Amino acid sequence: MTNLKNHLLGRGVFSSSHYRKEDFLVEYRGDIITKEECERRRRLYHNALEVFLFQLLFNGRLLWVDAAREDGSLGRLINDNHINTNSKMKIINVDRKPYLCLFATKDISPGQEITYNYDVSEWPWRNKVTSDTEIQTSTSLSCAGQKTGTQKCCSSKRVTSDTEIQTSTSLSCAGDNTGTQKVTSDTEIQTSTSLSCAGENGGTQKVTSDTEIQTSTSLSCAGDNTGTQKICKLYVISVAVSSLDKCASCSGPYNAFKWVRVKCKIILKSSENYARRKTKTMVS
Ligand SMILES: C[S@@+](CC[C@H](N)C(=O)[O-])C[C@H]1O[C@@H](n2cnc3c(N)ncnc32)[C@H](O)[C@@H]1O
Repeated sequence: MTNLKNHLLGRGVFSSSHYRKEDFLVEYRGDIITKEECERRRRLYHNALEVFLFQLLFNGRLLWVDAAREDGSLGRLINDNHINTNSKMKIINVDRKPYLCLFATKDISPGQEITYNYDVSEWPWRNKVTSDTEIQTSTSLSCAGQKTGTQKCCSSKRVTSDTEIQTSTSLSCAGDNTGTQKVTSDTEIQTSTSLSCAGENGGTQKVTSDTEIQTSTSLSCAGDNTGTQKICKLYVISVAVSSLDKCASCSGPYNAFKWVRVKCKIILKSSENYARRKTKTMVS
């Protein structure tokens, strides 16, 4: 097993089993928010969190999936690769609600890092020289970065088209599990989805809002706190041990965001500041 240690990449998600091309890998899970709410959060967020605001066009409407919260899900930890990627994000329509799901674009072997193209071409790290990249080998299947010791991701999908899954969909994913979720929005989206998830079980989650998005989610998760260790299909390699909240010069809410051994100043100046206002855009 290879543990890629890169001072700039931070954590990354790796496969621990075989995936075939077009297999469902993981959901990019977060709050579905409107433009107004997105702007509000941008003002509140530390710059380093803005990269988690994933923009998508769904039924002619601009929405964002905000995965800034450290919720134990894996989708939010998948790194960008615009040259040689092995997966692709798609918008899956379940009961008129968008889900960002990652599918393999080629066969993936155990130990390979899962990456996809963030799409916007100007991400700062794409111009960076990788001289400080460090490669280490490791034999452990580390699930670091997860709140729970248990992690299980089963892969199954029923896709009727590239961007659509009709009702009665079973998505196996890594992510948290929220019950009722409130977001700022002027529409109501209802979902009845069966998600098999790895990660924490969030119960009810509320965000400042004037409308409600209801998610009736059937949970089949291994994200408990039993400490039971299971082999993960996807797992996280974490080289990020320092946290921004340890940096005296940082301010703002950052959700115990973990970073590599990169000083946040470097991140802010050379990377995240540059990435500000840049969001990944998906069109359904
Ligand atoms: C959605 S997060 C991915 C998970 C992140 N590596 C972590 O540890 O939390 C995106 C952040 O990861 C880093 N990142 C993602 N892809 C990268 C790449 N190809 N090169 C360098 N950094 C990358 C950037 O700092 C970016 O802001």
